[in-house]
Amino acid sequence: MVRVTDDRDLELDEDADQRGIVEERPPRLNVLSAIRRFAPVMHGQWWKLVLTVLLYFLQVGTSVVTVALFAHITDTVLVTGDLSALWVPLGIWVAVTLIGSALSYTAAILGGTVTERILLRLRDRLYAHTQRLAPHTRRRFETGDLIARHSGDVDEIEYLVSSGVVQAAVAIGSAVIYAIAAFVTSWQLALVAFVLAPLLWVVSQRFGEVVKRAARRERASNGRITSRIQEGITHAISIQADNQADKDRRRVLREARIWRAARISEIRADAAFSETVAVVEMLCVMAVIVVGAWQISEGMATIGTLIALTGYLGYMYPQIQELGALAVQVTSATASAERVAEILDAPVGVCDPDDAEEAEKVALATDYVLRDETTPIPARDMRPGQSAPARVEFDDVGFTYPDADGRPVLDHASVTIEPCDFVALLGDSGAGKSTLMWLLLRFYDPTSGVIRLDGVDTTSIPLRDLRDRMALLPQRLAIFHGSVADNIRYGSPAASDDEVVAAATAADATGFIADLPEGFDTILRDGGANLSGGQRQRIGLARAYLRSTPLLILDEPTTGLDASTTARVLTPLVRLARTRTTLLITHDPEVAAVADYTLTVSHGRLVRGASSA
Ligand SMILES: Nc1ncnc2c1ncn2[C@@H]1O[C@H](COP(=O)(O)OP(=O)(O)OP(=O)(O)O)[C@@H](O)[C@H]1O
Repeated sequence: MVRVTDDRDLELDEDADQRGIVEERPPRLNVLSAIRRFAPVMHGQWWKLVLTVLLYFLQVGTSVVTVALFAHITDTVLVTGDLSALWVPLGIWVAVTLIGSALSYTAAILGGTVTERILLRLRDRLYAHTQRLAPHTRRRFETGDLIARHSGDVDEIEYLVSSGVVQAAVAIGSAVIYAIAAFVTSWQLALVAFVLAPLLWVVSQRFGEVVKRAARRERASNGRITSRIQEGITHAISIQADNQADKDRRRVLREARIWRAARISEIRADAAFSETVAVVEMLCVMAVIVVGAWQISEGMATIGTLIALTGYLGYMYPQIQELGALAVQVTSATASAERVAEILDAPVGVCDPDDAEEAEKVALATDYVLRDETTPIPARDMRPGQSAPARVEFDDVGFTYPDADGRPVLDHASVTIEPCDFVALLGDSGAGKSTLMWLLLRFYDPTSGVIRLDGVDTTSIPLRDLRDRMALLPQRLAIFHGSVADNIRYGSPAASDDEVVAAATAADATGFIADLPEGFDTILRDGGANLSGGQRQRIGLARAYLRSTPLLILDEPTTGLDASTTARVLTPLVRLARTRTTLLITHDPEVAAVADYTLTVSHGRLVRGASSA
């Protein structure tokens, strides 16, 4: 029997993935440059972080007092047996402990709130930036990997920009305070304790590098696992139909193994680090006890002094240990920072001019078009408040994709589409039809020439205004989690229920909506998986009808539909096209026949065809 799953394919995939790993080179950052890189999201929060650190310092001060009180009680009460000397220091002890708890509680709340605020900002900025990435830049990242960067990696950055900074400052400050207290108590014993302390720092540096390398591998692998799973879940049916379930599973498993290996390196480094620290710490305490015992026997120190000193060391070592662990954690968080920074550094697509005044001027300049009185549409066909159909001009337009090899997709393309024209856009596969659509929607600007909407260069129209005047019905309509009504009013959130029903009627969608369990209130889940292609497109038409934009762009709206479903989509579509300028991308001559005339994209030019009868 021939085995269908073939390992050669898997090897090819592995090669491709290995290439992916090599290509995936986020900017390398060290801890300081990573903190600097993310400093803008901490704007206005620094003073709160400083206040948090100060509150923790005060709390450390209270524990110094409690240790000193215990030493005092040891020498004045425990050694002498004089109970009367106990009550005053005991009372102070209780009060100081309560103050310390209150300080620590306030610092934790303040620090936590600041951290969450910073993370919220970072999430928001990252998402906004991701959504604005230029389409070709966006394709550099796999969807699952992007999701992983938005979730796990952002969480990790918390260590860098907030909690890590606070904890490090607190650990350093506390260690210094306890060290001073130890020196004041007995400088000779303190010196003994500190001889070995620098070792801790060296150890943490050494392990930090190991952990950072493992964390980089772990984060990248986590992104790839998410991508593989997302791909697998999305295409589960094809995978099973093509008998590729084993291969698919192994692809995920292979990534999971890489992830596991990276995690085990991290766990090993972590465990080795804390054990090494524990040993160094114990050596320090032993040295203090030996020298302290000798000093007591020589009458050079009291038992209280030794107790106070071990108390301070008992507080100080965990701080140094914390500092080391934090160095490791923060170092590993920089691996996440690198991945998030890679997105933030990626160029966004077309943006509005920063100059608000300029935008205002442009907005005013384009205003007149909306009141164009030359509209050829009978008033009865217009929806109340509907804008006049648009005039679209391509004037000697040339365009080359930024990541292409210099070959232009459009070259000296010129055409004028008059208001209310219904145009079918034809052309071979790869001719540039979708590119034309991206240019109109300004996901890119032309490399040369001008595109005008109602006589105004689209590059000078604020993006929001421009896209407000166009509706796009893509090949596969984006259905969002929500009711049918919510989905119809997606582009026009203020539309009333009556308007939604009217739009559905115009799109010939009321029939199947009435058959849904809760009609317009039926919740569409999972991208509307339970809708047929035709139903989905009619929801799209209803959405477009409601938006009443001067320009309607339809990207192969009947792809994959049978003849009768195509007819059910085309009828409302033609009705919709009567009231606005419409550009219909299609490969199907029968669909193209419903348009007024055709435009063919050929060798970068636009060639106008004959009008339909
Ligand atoms: N982001 C991109 N970077 C580089 N080249 C691209 C990019 N997107 C599209 N292209 C290329 O531009 C050309 C035009 O693509 P476009 O998608 O506009 O064609 P199309 O006419 O819509 O094709 P189809 O009918 O198959 O959808 C093709 O050669 C395509 O490979």
